Amino acid sequence: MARSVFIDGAAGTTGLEIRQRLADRTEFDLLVLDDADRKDAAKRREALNDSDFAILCLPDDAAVEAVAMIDPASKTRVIDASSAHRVADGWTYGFPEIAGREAVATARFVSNPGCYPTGFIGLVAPLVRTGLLPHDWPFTCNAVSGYSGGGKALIERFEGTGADIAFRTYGLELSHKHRPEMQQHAGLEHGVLFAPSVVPAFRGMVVEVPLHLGAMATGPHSDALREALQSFYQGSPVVTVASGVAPGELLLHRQEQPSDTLTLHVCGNEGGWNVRLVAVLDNLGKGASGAAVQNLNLMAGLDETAGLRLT
Ligand SMILES: NC(=O)C1=CN([C@@H]2O[C@H](COP(=O)(O)OP(=O)(O)OC[C@H]3O[C@@H](n4cnc5c(N)ncnc54)[C@H](OP(=O)(O)O)[C@@H]3O)[C@@H](O)[C@H]2O)C=CC1
Ligand SMILES: CC(=O)N[C@@H](CCC(=O)OP(=O)(O)O)C(=O)O
Repeated sequence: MARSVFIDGAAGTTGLEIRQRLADRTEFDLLVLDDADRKDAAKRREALNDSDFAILCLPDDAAVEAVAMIDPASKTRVIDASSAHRVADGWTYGFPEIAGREAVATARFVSNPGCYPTGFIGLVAPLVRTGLLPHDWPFTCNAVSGYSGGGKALIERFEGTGADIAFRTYGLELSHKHRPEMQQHAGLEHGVLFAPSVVPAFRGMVVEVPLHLGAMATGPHSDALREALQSFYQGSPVVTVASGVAPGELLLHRQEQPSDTLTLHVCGNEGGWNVRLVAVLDNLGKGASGAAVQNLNLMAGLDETAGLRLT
């Protein structure tokens, strides 16, 4: 029998992409509220409690409100795309490759990772776990995102009348909301120095961690990092670790095709002492909607790749 899935926030950027990925899926009955009802608290409460799965594609405060509407005795299992519950007790971090597929499959409350943290944690967590990178290293993360990462409001700033932004760096107060999950789920002692930015491309992102390996007591070579990542993600249908041949360049195009993949590069210098760890992903794919569908598949006991865009 098909399981019911309510998307709360289905008219937003992430919600629309989840709808597209689930549109042809016979395993699920999709429930969305029409425009007149989508912010009606009573209608939302009813849908939230009547569904097998609720996927929250809302701002943080509305996501917290939605969770409070769910009767603890109801059967509803939740996937929250917002940043409200990513380091909260009682929530499983919805990054199956890192948190474990079984943990996600059996959880009632799953919090989707942020888009930037997906790149950062995907690169760093396995290397800290193996001890190749020290957990108490002062990590830096530089990142560039497409503007859909900021939802409808940022899309309007980049596409609306008179839009002329060529580059936007932000997070200059050094307290971006992604820092807690980056630190916790990568297993780090210290907060990450995080420098995010946005370019006039709709979707896609490049997340980079530069490292002076030669300055570390562990002294790993860049090849060792690549081999460790290749071994960690071996067999993953979603995450690919590129070979040691450095790409001449990595590009973001203004209009990329949607993708639910995560590609990791380890680019080292001649001696292997300097390295740029680079993650390439779609903020709306593995960074949001693709991750939500992957988690939904696991929670429903299905093939984790069903409905994903992996080409
Ligand atoms: N965009 C991305 O790349 C990523 C987004 N996320 C997270 O996913 C969540 C959704 O983001 P995104 O889709 O980009 O944001 P959008 O602003 O594009 O969409 C949010 C949607 O939520 C609706 N909404 C707001 N308040 C309520 C409410 N009280 N009840 C019902 N609906 C409400 C909005 O309505 P209205 O249309 O009227 O404004 C809008 O349709 C956010 O928490 C975001 O941080 C996570 C990873 C990546
Ligand atoms: C470009 C841009 O604005 N990006 C968003 C993050 C997008 C994302 O991962 O969403 P969450 O807010 O749910 O974490 C930002 O920096 O706030």
